[in-house]
Amino acid sequence: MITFAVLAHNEEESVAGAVAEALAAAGAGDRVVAVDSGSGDATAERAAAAGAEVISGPVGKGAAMRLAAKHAGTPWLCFLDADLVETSENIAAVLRAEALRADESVAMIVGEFSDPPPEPVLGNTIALYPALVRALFPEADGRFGRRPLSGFRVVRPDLMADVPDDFGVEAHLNLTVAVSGRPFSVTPIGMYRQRFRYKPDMGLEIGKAILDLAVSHGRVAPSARPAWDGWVASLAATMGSYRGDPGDRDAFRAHLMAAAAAPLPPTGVK
Ligand SMILES: O=c1ccn([C@@H]2O[C@H](COP(=O)(O)OP(=O)(O)O)[C@@H](O)[C@H]2O)c(=O)[nH]1
Ligand SMILES: O=C(O)[C@@H](COP(=O)(O)O)O[C@H]1O[C@H](CO)[C@@H](O)[C@H](O)[C@H]1O
Repeated sequence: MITFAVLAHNEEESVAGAVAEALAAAGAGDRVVAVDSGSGDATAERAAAAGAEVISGPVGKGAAMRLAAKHAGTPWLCFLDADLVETSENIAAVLRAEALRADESVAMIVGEFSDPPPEPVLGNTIALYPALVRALFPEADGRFGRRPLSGFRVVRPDLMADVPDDFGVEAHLNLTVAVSGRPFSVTPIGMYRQRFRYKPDMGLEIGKAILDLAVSHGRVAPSARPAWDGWVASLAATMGSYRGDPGDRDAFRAHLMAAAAAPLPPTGVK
């Protein structure tokens, strides 16, 4: 069956809603856990009151997800973000149905959500992640849908052993599965309105996860790594320094895409 894991860091306002969706989706033999990821608010209490089994975990999304995997004990593990403001469908139910239909060889199912208007400009999603993946992991390029970094995904728990502690976790999972050749799928999960909290380090963490794998897979030479780190840092800084009108989506998107088109360093690999 499936374990639903709601990942929550300081989500006291919305965690109960995410838990309720998971409980409504759960069937016989399923579990609903909430990982309280180092919250300083009433997240744990609200999750417990909503009916989840609460696991106390560290700050760091990847570390919280790894902890959930240790507790899962089911063939499938479904990660759910806790910052739900509004959804058009029960995301947990949609993902559970897809998991039950999946062949046992399938390693991961990524939930592809749409954003309500005005669609936000997701810098990591449209600029940083695709630029690095296109260059270093062509086997993964464009294969994880329009929201490749989606936190809504079902995985085989064995995939979680070596994920990074931070926001690099989804990029790591995508590339690891693509390189392994294990089957995966992408499924639409409807509209998801999230509560945005800009995190300046997210792009650095995503970039590090991708470059760590590129070096370990011999696609970037260790000697070339500092130049790639510099490329990531420059793009992340540009994304964070946008002083235009974020409400002017086209200008913001053009700004990001121009920055992401900066020449990439040599890989140092023949
Ligand atoms: O150290 C952390 C950071 C984030 N999260 C959770 O991971 C999900 C995605 O984080 P966030 O919403 O901040 O990222 P975004 O979706 O805005 O990119 C949310 O449910 C967070 O509460 C977590 O469990 N531990
Ligand atoms: O909503 C999204 O597409 C991004 C938001 O990041 P950006 O606004 O693209 O910088 O957040 C996703 O990426 C994170 C890192 O992989 C995940 O941890 C989030 O759960 C996911 O929402």
